[in-house]
Order: sequence, then structure tokens, then C-alpha cells
Amino acid sequence: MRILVFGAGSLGSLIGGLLARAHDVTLVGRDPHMRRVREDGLRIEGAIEAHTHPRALTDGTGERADVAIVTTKTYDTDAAARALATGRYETVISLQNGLTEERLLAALDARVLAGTVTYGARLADPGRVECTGTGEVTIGALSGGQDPEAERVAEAFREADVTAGSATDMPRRRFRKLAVNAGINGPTALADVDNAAVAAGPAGAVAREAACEVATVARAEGVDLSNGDAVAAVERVAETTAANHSSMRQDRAAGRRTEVDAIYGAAIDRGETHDVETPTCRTLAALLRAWERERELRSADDAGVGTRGI
Ligand SMILES: NC(=O)C1=CN([C@@H]2O[C@H](COP(=O)(O)OP(=O)(O)OC[C@H]3O[C@@H](n4cnc5c(N)ncnc54)[C@H](OP(=O)(O)O)[C@@H]3O)[C@@H](O)[C@H]2O)C=CC1
Ligand SMILES: CC(C)(CO)C(=O)C(=O)O
Repeated sequence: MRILVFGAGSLGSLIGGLLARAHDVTLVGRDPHMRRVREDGLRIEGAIEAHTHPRALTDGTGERADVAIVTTKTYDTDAAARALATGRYETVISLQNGLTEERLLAALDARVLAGTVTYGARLADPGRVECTGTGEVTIGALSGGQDPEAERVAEAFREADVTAGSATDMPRRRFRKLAVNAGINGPTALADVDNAAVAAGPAGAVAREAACEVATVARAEGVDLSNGDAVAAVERVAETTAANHSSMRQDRAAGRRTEVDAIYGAAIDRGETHDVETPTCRTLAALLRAWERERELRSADDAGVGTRGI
């Protein structure tokens, strides 16, 4: 299968690198990482060891493949969609957190499938990605039900020894994952605590409220997700990833933009459409955006000082 991975940072490099064991894979990412992959191949270390040789590009326009997998951060989804729209793909799949598939669907003339992933990845150095935890990839129709293409793609993942399956209940899975991210990511980022703090302790109550709000929005969208299921999913993931720093906590610690819009923004916007109140998600989003605004102002200030210095 010809597969293009758009956004080959941590997750995209891991998934693309693993898929290159059985398929014709092109990574689209940034230099110096892409240059090193072209020169030396991609080294996968940690929970999985492999050395593969995918193609590596920095310009993802005008390409063709059977499947494009989007693994940019959620705030780069529209730019990824614009680039993919200049090429030809039968199927496009997002493995990002948050709800991004509808944006891809709006911009692309391709079948868009939903995906979730529980593998963990960290780009350690140019040309070297660490698999921080094995998991599984699940692919399925965005609106649920059987989709033979989802199974065909999942089978292609399995041919490359990536644990993968297709599912008929992607709407529920997407919202359950959104509930997990809404429950864990904001509280752990803002309180600067490990995921364990959500399993037990004062952050747990906030996490449960956020998860219940997402489940209520899901039901308003016709998706069968109970508050109990959403809360149980948050508690289970917080326990199994107890020592982890959530991705949003890592983004905040590194002074990077967060995925607040695709996680809390998505829940708030869809809630508004259905007259569902999301006060906890709104509070978490407002605090995260306040931090992001401060971060932007600080970097603008730094740039100004730099310019004046010259
Ligand atoms: N890492 C993980 O373990 C997991 C991540 N996820 C989700 O997967 C998504 C990706 O996360 P992660 O891999 O950690 O993020 P990264 O930032 O490591 O990877 C994204 C990469 O895409 C690059 N990129 C963005 N736009 C373009 C473009 N137009 N052309 C070329 N390259 C581009 C970015 O470069 P630059 O930064 O220079 O713009 C970056 O290198 C997120 O939604 C995350 O929540 C889900 C599960 C696990
Ligand atoms: C599942 C969880 C919360 C693990 O930390 C995650 O997806 C993230 O950190 O973004």
C-alpha cells in the first residue's frame, strides 16, 4: 500500500516508520529530521526497535498515495488539509487527538476515516523516534457502521506488525477519547501534575465533570456514551498512565501552543449547537487560552526587544 504520513514528528514518525516495514511510506515533516531520515533511515527505539527507510519530504504538496495519515498537532489540521488537497488520496485518516476529521472532510475530496491510537511516541533526535508505549490503532467510518476500507487499512497496519483493528462504533470511541483528553489534559497541564493526580485527589472531581460534559454533548449528537462510561474511561486511562505527563502538560512546560481548541473548543462548540452547557470545559479552556495569550505576548515582546537590540 502507498501511504503518506503528513506531520512526521513524534507520532507520525513512529507510525510511518513502523508501516515502512511492509509498505511504500512517505513521511512529510521538517528538517533536520527529514534530512536525517533521507540520509540514514529512521531509527525506532524504546518499546519497539526497528530501522526503516521511508521517503522523507518537507513539502507535502502534489503527492499521491492510497492512504494519507494526518499526524500534525490539531492546530495545523487546516494547513495539512490544504496541502493534501493539492494531491490525490483515496482515503485520509486522522490519528490526532481532539475532533479534527470534520475539518479534513470539509477540505478534501477523499474518503475520511476516523482513527484513534494508544501508541506513545517522542521524537528524540533527528532521525530517531522513541516508542514510549505500545498500544493499538483503531480505524472506522466517521459516522459509524461497517466500512470495508477501514478493515483494508487496518489489515495493512497489521501486515507491518502494528496492532490495529477496524471498529463500527467510531463516534462513541471518538467522544470517549475526547472525554479522556478533556478530563486529563487540562487539569494536569494547569495544575502541573502527573496523570495519577486525576485518578485520586482534588483534580479528579474537575476531570469527572469535564468528562460528563463531553458525554452529554455526545448524547446530544446522537452518540451512545453514558456519563458513567466517560468517567470510567478517564479513571482507567489515568491509572494506566499514572506516571505520564499528559501531552498538554508537556506542551505547557515547553512553552508550546496547546490543543485546547480541538479538545475543549470542540466540546464547547458542539455543546452550543445543542444547547448543552459545558461550564467546566469552558473554565479549563479559558485558563489554557489565558496562558497561551500570555505566552504569545511574551514571545512578541522578546521579538520586539530583539529587533530593538539590532
Ligand atoms: N506523541 C504521541 O505519543 C501521541 C500523539 N497524539 C496526537 O497526535 C498528534 C501529533 O502529536 P505529536 O506527534 O506528538 O506532535 P509533533 O509536534 O511531535 O508532530 C507534528 C509534526 O508535524 C509537523 N508539521 C506540521 N505542519 C507541517 C507541514 N505543513 N509540513 C510538514 N510538517 C508539518 C510539525 O512541525 P512543526 O512543529 O515544526 O510545525 C511536527 O514536527 C496530536 O494531535 C497529538 O495529540 C496521539 C496519541 C499519542
Ligand atoms: C491519554 C493521554 C491523556 C495520556 O497522557 C493523552 O492522550 C495525552 O496526554 O494527550
